[in-house]
Amino acid sequence: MSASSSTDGTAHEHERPQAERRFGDPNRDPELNPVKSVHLVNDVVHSFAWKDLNVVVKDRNTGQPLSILSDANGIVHAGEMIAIMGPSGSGKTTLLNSIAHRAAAAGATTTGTMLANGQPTTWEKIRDLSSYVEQEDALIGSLTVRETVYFAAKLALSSHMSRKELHQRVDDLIASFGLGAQKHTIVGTPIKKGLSGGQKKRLGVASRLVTDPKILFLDEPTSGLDSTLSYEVIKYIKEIGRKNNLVIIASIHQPSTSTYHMFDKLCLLSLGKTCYFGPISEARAYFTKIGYEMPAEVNPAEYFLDLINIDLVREGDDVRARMDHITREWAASNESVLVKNEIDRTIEAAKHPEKTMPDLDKIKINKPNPVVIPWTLLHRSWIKSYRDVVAYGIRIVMYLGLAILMGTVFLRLKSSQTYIQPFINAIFFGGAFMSFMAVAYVPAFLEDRATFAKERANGLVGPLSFMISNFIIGLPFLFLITVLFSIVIYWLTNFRNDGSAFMMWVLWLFLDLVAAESLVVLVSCVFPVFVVALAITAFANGLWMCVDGFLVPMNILNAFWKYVFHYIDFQAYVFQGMMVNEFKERTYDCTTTPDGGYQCMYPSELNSEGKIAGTAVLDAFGINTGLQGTWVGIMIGIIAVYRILAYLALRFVKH
Ligand SMILES: Nc1ncnc2c1ncn2[C@@H]1O[C@H](COP(=O)(O)OP(=O)(O)OP(=O)(O)O)[C@@H](O)[C@H]1O
Repeated sequence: MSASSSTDGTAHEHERPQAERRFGDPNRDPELNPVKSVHLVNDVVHSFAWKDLNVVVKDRNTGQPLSILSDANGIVHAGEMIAIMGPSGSGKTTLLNSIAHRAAAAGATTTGTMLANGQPTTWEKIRDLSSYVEQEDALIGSLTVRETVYFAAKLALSSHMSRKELHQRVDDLIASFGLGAQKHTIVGTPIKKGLSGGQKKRLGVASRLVTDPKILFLDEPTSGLDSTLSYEVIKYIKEIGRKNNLVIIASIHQPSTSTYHMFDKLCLLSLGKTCYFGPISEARAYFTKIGYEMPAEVNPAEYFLDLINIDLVREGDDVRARMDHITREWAASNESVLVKNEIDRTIEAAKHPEKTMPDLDKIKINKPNPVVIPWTLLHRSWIKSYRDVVAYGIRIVMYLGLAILMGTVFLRLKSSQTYIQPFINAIFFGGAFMSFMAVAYVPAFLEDRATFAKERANGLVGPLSFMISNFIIGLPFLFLITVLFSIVIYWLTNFRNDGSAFMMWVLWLFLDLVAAESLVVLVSCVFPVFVVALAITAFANGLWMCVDGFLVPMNILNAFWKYVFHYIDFQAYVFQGMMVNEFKERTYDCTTTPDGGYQCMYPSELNSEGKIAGTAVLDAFGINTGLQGTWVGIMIGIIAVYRILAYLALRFVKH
C-alpha cells in the first residue's frame, strides 16, 4: 500500500521518503525485486492468532505479581504484515516473545493460547514454522553478505538439497533484498567498514528467511535507522511477504507515515493493554468513533502514540485518564469482539472433519544431517578466524610481544647456579602468564556465544554442536600461538638445548593454553557478561598461580590449599612438567670459593665436583621426575571436565 493511496489520506507527496522516490512504489513496479524461487511461498499457515494472552512478572521493586500484558487477542492472516506499536515499555517485546513461544520477560508466567490455522502451537512447531529476527542482529562482522546467507542456509536446510539449489536460494534471497551489488562485501568489523545500517538489517532478515519460515517475527526491525532507511527495510520485507503469502509480525517504535501505511494491521498497546487491534485503514475511524479525531496532516503513528504515552505528560493533559478510557473502550468495543470471533472461527474450522486448512501436525520439516551442523560452524569459524584481525591477529601480536619481552628479560641465562632461580622464574612466568592472558579470549567467545544463543532460539544450532566446533577451531590457533611463543622464548632464555626438550616444552605450553581457554569458555558460559567473566577468569588464574607450587613449594604448601586446590590446578602440572623438562638432565656450576672449594646452593651428589644436578632443584620443590605421562593425562582430564561443565551450563542454565 503506498502512502498516497492510504485510506487515511494523511500521507502527502512531500512526506514520501527519499527511498520511496528513488525506488518507486513497490506495488506499481512488481518486478523491482523479483523473487525467483518458489521455496518461500507459504501455503501452510493460513492464519496465526493469540487468544487471552496474559503475562505476569514478579515486580522487581515490590516483589508482588505485576501484569505486563493483559488479555491480548489478535489474528494475522497469510500475506498480512502487522505492526505491534506502543510507547517504550508498553509490552511490544513481551507480546512478540510470548507469541513466538520465547521467554516473555525474566521470570514471567505466560497464560493464553497461540494458534496456527486454529490449532494450538507448541514451541517446537513454532520453531519449525517461523523465524525470529532480533533487534540486535547476530551477524558476524568478518563474513561477506553471501557467506552470511549461505551459512544460515547450511544450518537450516535439509542435507539432501543439491548444492546448486542451495546456491540458487542464497542468491535469490540476496537479490530479493537488494544486496546483489554487496554480495562479496563483508558485514563490517570495528576496523573494517562494511554494510550500512539499513543493509545490515536487510541482511539479518534475508538470512532468517533462508529457512523458509511461514511466519516471520521481527523485533524492532528499524531500530537505529533514520526514516528513509526504515522505509527501505520495511518495503523489502513487505514486498517479499506479500509475494510469498507470509505472516509477518513486527514490533515497531515510531514509524514515519509512509512506513506506517505499509503495514496491513495495527496492534496498539499501552502498559500491556490493547488500545486497538485491526486494519490500519480502519484505525482512524475507530479513534474518531471513541472521541479522538486525528487532525489531517498528522503522522498517524505519532498521533496514536501521543494519545497513550504516559511518559509525555503535559500540563493540563491527563494522559493516564485518557489511556484508561481508550483501553476500556477497546475492551468493550464491537471491534474487539470481532477479533475474538474471528479467532474462534479458525478454532472451529480446525476441528471440522473436512477442514480445508493444512493440518500442521502432519507437516514434516527436513533438517540437516546432525554432522553437518558442527562442520558448518567449523567452516564459518575458520573464515572468521583468518579474517577477523581483532579476534585473532591482535592476540598473536600480543603473545609475540610478550615472548620478546620475556625472552629479552631472561636473556641467555647461563649454567651457573645463580641462574637457577631465574630459570625457575621464567618457567613459572611463561606458564602462568600465558594462561592468564587467555582472558583476552573472553570478548571473542562472548560474541560467538551471542550468535549461538540467537541461532539456538531459532532451532538451528544445539549446545553440543557449538561446543564441539568451538573446541576444534581453537586448537590450531592455540598451537600456532604456542609454537610462535616458544620459538622466540626458548632460545632467547637458553632453556635446555635439545630438540626433544623443546618439543616437550611446546606440549606443556599447548596443554596450558587449551586448559586456560577451556576455563574461559566455562566461566563465560556460566556468566555471559563481559566484566563478570573477565573478573572471574582473572581471579581463577590468580588462584592457580598461588597454589601451583612455585610461590610456595608443594611440599610445604599448607594442607587446605594443597588438598582443595593444588591437585586440580592445571598450572601446577604445567609448572612441574616444564621444571622436569628443564632440570632433570642438566647440571649447574657451583661458585668457587677463594680457598678453591665450592659453595653450592642446592645439596647434590655432584657438589664435590663443583656441580649441582638439576634433580636437586626438583627435590627442593618436591617434584617427582617419573610422572610426566600421568600429568599429561590429568591435564587432558581437566580440559575435558571444563568443556563438559561448559556444555552442561549452556544446556541447562537459562539466560
Ligand atoms: N520484573 C519486572 N518488574 C517490573 N516491571 C517489569 C518487569 N519485567 C518487565 N517489566 C516491564 O514490562 C514492560 C514491558 O516491557 P517490554 O520490553 O515488552 O516493552 P517494549 O514496549 O518492548 O519497550 P521498548 O520499546 O522500550 O523496547 C516494561 O515497562 C518493563 O519495565
